Amino acid sequence: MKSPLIVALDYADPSAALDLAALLDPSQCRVKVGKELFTAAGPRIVEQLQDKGFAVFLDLKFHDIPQTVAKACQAAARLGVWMLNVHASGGKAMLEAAREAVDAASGHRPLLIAVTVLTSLDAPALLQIGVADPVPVQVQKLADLSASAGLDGLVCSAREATQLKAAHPDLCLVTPGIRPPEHAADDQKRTMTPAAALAAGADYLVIGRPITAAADPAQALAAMLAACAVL
Ligand SMILES: O=c1ccn([C@@H]2O[C@H](COP(=O)(O)O)[C@@H](O)[C@H]2O)c(=O)[nH]1
Repeated sequence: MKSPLIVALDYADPSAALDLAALLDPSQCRVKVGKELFTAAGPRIVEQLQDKGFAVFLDLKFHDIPQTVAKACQAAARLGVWMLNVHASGGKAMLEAAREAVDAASGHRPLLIAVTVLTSLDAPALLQIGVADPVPVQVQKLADLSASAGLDGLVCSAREATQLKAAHPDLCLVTPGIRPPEHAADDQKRTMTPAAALAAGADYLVIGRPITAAADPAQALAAMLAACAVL
């Protein structure tokens, strides 16, 4: 599939997620199941979306001791998802344990990516949690750590895409915080438009509210694809 779009199905009600998915074409986007939907609906929603032909990014951002994360990654890999993720700030041993667990999973091998710095965080917010480095520096440190543990890609803001592509050209860059020019930032701090994100080096754009909260989600997706000029 050429499309770089991943639609975030952030719903507490599985039927709402399936209703939105019914408006989407699996050949034009992938879908993301995050903490809200997975906690409400469990693995069944992943199966239902896959049965409809969607590649699923399971965005549970595991962050725990290595053994626990490894077992969680193994369970996620068994669901047959296209991609899953962990927090890079869990440390190198945790990242390596996740890598080994996914590699050891039988059959399908999902992409394993690591979250660097959440797109909802800016420099003052980082300082509140004890990180004095500028955002791009902290993102780079966590990206380097993830690369050294053999991960397949990174979650970052598109604002860091150019620097990360230059440093790690083989890693895929998955960028939330995507906003069309006319759309509010909401709780996102490091945003970029779809076209600018791709131009900066992002491989995949994660888009939630600009599509799910649109009056016409299918039309909003079509507008995003047109903005990306991928069809
Ligand atoms: O750094 C991150 C990591 C994950 N997300 C997730 O992406 C979507 C974004 O939704 P919008 O409605 O487009 O803001 C959401 O599911 C987050 O959990 C992120 O935003 N930033």
